[in-house]
Amino acid sequence: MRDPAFHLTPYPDSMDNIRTLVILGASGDLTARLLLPGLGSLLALQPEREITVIGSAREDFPGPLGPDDDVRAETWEETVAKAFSSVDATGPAVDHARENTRWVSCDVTEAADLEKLLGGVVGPVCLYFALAPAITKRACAALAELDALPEDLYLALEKPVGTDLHSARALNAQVGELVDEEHTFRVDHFLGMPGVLDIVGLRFANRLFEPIWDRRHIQSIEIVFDETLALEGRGEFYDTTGAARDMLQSHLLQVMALTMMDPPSRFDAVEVPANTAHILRATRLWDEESATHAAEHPGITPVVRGRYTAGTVGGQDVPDYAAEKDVDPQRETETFVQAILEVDTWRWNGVPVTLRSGKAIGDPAQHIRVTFRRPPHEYKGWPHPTAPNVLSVGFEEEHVQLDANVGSPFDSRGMNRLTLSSRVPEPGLTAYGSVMRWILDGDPTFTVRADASEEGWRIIDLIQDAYDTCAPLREYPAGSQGPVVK
Ligand SMILES: O=P(O)(O)OC[C@H]1O[C@@H](O)[C@H](O)[C@@H](O)[C@@H]1O
Repeated sequence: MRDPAFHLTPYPDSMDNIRTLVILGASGDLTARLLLPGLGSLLALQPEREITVIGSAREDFPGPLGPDDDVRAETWEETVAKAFSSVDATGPAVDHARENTRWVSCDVTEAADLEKLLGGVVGPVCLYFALAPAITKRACAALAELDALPEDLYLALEKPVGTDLHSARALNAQVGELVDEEHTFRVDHFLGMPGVLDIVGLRFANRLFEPIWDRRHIQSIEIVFDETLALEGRGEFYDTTGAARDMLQSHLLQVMALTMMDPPSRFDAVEVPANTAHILRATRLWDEESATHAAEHPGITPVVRGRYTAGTVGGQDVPDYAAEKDVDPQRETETFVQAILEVDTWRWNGVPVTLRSGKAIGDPAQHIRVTFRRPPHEYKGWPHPTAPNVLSVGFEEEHVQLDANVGSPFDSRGMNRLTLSSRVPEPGLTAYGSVMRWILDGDPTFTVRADASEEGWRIIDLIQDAYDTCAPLREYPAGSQGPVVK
């Protein structure tokens, strides 16, 4: 069981604690739906934290913020209050943040506007870019024009960092001109998901798993995040992105790296990112033509992609993807992708790792599943081969399950299957709450280092190259389990 006091530990008394959080693009959906509730969930657990939040977006922003700055300020204060109460956040830190928040209209692509925004802010300060990659790039260029940057400046970048390897490299170089890597957070909220953090606890706080966490004992790994959600009005973004870039590029590859990394010598922002980057560097597409692979794991199709057609999910009609708003059907954007990868190291060589994510899936699985090899010796006279042990951890549901064999091996019906299963208590922090905690502590241990974000794009390129050669777009009805592959 999780120690319930865990999340109540006071934040470290360090000079790195952020005093001012500036959210750029604060009128958008991400801020109201995820960032502010995440912040609220954190502040409710850390009553001593004092933080000033500045919301900022362009003056001509057409959204709900209203025509003049007074209206914008008022709407912003209401947005903050509503987001905090959506997670029942109360207490002195929540009150302090509400009372001290303010709104500054600013075009982040204009140096003069940024000067106005940042003048007089109290450091350490973090600029959170809740913006599309192209605007983030222009905002970084504008920041570089300023005579001086605030002292103790941190930058937090939402995914996607760039739109391909080339643009990610360019953006990382630009960010590197402004602040050190230790002052950069490439946010991936999947690293804050309770189930993902449970993998860290399971692996490194127990004697049981780590000695068998390698190719000699593990048969395969599956990291799956299917969703019932379809496009949800995000056609413009999604149609030029697709499932591989949206879900595998950072999220599932990062989770894979954390699940498979060598044990770090310290849990800090030097060791953890070094070990996860090591895994990503060694990752390649599964080679189904290798003789050893074909013998041990026959019939693997390394890449499968699909796109949903009209159907029903949870009783709701979902239109054909091609008929969704802001979508160009000729683009062949995939809403489902499955890629089998291999991490080519001594520890992992020959173990197939399945990453999968699909939209409009009827019965969605969301888990990290490790299937162990069978026992090394089959006994004569035992009527059935023993089933493998399986460890499964739910992403958001916080469900940890271990399947084992028990009972009499001589029973003609086969052995009994014992399922050790537990629901881990609610942690109190949302995934974005953990992200906020790391940012406000100035601790980038669980963010994506520049080289890791670039390796992610390299791997996506491998997957997308396979689209053209051996993974035709398959259709699947919304509400099904995705394309059927023979
Ligand atoms: O379940 P969560 O936390 O919303 O995460 C899943 C989402 O993660 C986002 O990063 C993707 O852009 C979405 O397409 C996806 O639905």
